[in-house]
Amino acid sequence: MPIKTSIQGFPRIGENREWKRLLEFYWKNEIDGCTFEKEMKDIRLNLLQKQQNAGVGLIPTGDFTYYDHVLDTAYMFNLIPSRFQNEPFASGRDLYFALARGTKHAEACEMTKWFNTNYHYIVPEIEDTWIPKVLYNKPLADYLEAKQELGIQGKPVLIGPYSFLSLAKGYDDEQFERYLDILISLYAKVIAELTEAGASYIQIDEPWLVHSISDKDFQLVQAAYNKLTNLVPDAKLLLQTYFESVSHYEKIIQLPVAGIGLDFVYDKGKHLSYIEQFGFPKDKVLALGIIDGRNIWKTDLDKTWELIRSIQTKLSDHTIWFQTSCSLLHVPMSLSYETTLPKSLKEGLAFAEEKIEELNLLKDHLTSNTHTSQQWESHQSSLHSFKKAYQSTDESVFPNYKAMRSQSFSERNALQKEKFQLPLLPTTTIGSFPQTLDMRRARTAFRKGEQTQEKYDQLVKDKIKHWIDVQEELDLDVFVHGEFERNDMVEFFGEKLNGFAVTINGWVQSYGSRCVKPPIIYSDVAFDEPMTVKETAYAQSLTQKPVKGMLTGPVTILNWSFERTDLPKHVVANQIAHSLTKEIEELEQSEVEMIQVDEPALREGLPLKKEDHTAYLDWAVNAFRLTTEKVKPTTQVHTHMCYSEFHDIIDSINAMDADVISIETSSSHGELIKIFEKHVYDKGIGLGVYDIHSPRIPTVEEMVDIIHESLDTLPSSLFWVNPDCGLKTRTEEETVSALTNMVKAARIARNNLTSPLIK
Ligand SMILES: CN1c2c(nc(N)[nH]c2=O)NC[C@@H]1CNc1ccc(C(=O)N[C@@H](CCC(=O)N[C@@H](CCC(=O)N[C@@H](CCC(=O)O)C(=O)O)C(=O)O)C(=O)O)cc1
Ligand SMILES: N[C@@H](CCS)C(=O)O
Ligand SMILES: [Zn+2]
Repeated sequence: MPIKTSIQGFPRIGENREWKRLLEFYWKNEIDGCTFEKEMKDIRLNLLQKQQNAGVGLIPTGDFTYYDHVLDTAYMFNLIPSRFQNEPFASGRDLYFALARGTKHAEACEMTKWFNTNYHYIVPEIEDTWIPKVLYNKPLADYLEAKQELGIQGKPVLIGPYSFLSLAKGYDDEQFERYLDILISLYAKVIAELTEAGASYIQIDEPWLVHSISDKDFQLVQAAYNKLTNLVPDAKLLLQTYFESVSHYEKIIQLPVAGIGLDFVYDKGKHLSYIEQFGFPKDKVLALGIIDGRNIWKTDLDKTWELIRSIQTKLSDHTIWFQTSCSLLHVPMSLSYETTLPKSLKEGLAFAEEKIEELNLLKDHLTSNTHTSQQWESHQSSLHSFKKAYQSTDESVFPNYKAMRSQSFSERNALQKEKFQLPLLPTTTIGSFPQTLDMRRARTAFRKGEQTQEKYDQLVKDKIKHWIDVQEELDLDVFVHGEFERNDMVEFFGEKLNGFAVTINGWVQSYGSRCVKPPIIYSDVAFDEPMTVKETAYAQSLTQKPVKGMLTGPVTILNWSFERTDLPKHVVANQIAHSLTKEIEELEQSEVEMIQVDEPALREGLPLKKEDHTAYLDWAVNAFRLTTEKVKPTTQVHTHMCYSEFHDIIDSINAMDADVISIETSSSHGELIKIFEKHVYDKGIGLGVYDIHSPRIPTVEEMVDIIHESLDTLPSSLFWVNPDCGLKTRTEEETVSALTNMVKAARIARNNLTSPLIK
């Protein structure tokens, strides 16, 4: 059987983010549903055609979405929370978007991290009233479209039942088995229709299987797949895993499926040793994930070839395919736009299109079987010159030691109370204010040389001044400058620090229509010149209220960049930490007295296997502490986290030793509060009182309730009132209305606490 190449998914945002623009036009009612559908179809077909032209052997279909593939699956199975059911929607499409974005009356569904990536999925909600049915077989429609329009015999991609249910919420552990059983029947229907329509291999993503899974839980997986394959005996299911090695390898390979996809890039060498130990059944396809699907480095083909040979030695008669380690959703589309990167750096990179070429090179090499092609040689030689140019490090320059602030929290807290004289339940925001079109356009013009530095700086100053006035008007207690000078909270620092490169068009989807351009860490990171002082000091000069200096922390900068793989993560995190320490010194010298070091990606970086948690948390927390340890005791250190499950890391959050943390909770509030019933958190804390992702304006009453609920568990003397994340995606009108209500809610709660009647 000839070798096949495949990928698990392709970037969906289009070559120039046309997907994003189309979505946003539609949401603003600037185009109608018909135009939207037509143009989305063009984008979808164009993406498929690209893969076809690039020579992908087995092209994924159905990975394309209007928002998120997990939401697609929830919608397909009629998992529509009841709060949306009484609202009139003009179309199913509008209902679908309402689940993700909320409406005036219904809160959006929760959004959270997709495993350890910076992609966010919409959390499916299972309610007791759920009527299980297949509303619309989207994988079938996508499969048929690719076949009919482009003659592509696609590989339909579905998120698998076990992972889908594990990613959902709204049920107890005891109900898991019952819901899994229900889901299996629904999946069987979808798969049966696909098979009937001629689908051959069907990719069933089960990334949850790379977590640490108990024997008992694994039995549920076995039962589910036995049942599924009994219901659809003719379907050729490819069980696809990624991001780590699988748990229970020896049992997974016995599941009744036609093929299994394993990640050989992020498995720490485990899959090869499992193959050596347990072999692999001859009657199944083994899809080797050998090209890194989530980082942007060129593959060392010689090294990968060695791995392939080692596998082949063990599995000489098997059907083996070459794949990326995961969907290419996490990398930008094409290097061809990157005209400003130094050639020597570009030589070390591969984006989605270039990764497909690498798969082709490996396939051709296997077929030619002996000598390496000219293309192979030139690929390797450019990779080696890249490595020679950039990758050497003297680790002693970035010492790693256990960092500790010189005074305890209670000592610092007493000093800071005295100094800042804040009211009970102080109000603040998380950092960014609306990044409006004029600001973004001005930055783009400035970058292209069409706008002078002077004019650009003036616009930033005008924005800061305006929003300082707004904050005075709102009567917030602690201000921010608004982050107008930043394109993004990570890319901005990537532009300023040594060791980073930024791209022109290296966009990847973060959530919904929102994209980011992760900077590339290609060499040692070092401080160059002050990055945030000018804007922060200017903002502080305009007000008597404290203005928080705003930095992104070392772990988040690392996790949201394309990172070096030639060094351990903690070494790079420490390099960033040492650079930020210098920035903090500069801020303190400019009399900035509160400094927020955001770490929203700290939880996201938590390894997927439990056995690796402690080592990660140790270095991640320490990198934060290295950043902040030299801060004066009177300078208040804030941090902020969002989009994550926090219950398993609350002790580490405490160990970061920040004076105040703001933590996102608004979309799953009750769940977070429960954590504090069990764990002591004894420092300043603000639980986000409203969800900034939704255009919906929160009412005063609902925020008062959230504050009261929080104060049942957390001490009022340490409690802060804030939104759950930055406000850059909101309009000015939405921001002012929501914050007006938030300040009112804080006042009511404050009065309730201090009123002698209530006492
Ligand atoms: C807090 N979050 C972040 C994450 N990761 C990050 N790296 N950064 C984050 O802030 N992960 C978790 C969450 C995810 N949240 C968000 C929220 C918002 C965005 C977002 O708004 N992204 C923007 C792009 C931001 C940006 O880089 N803008 C640039 C370029 C502006 C631009 O597009 N210019 C146009 C011209 C103007 C126009 O017509 O709009 C052009 O060049 O063509 C800038 O401001 O300079 C987005 O648009 O998606 C992301 C993650
Ligand atoms: N300071 C950042 C944090 C986002 S997680 C902001 O406000 O956008
Ligand atoms: Zn945030």
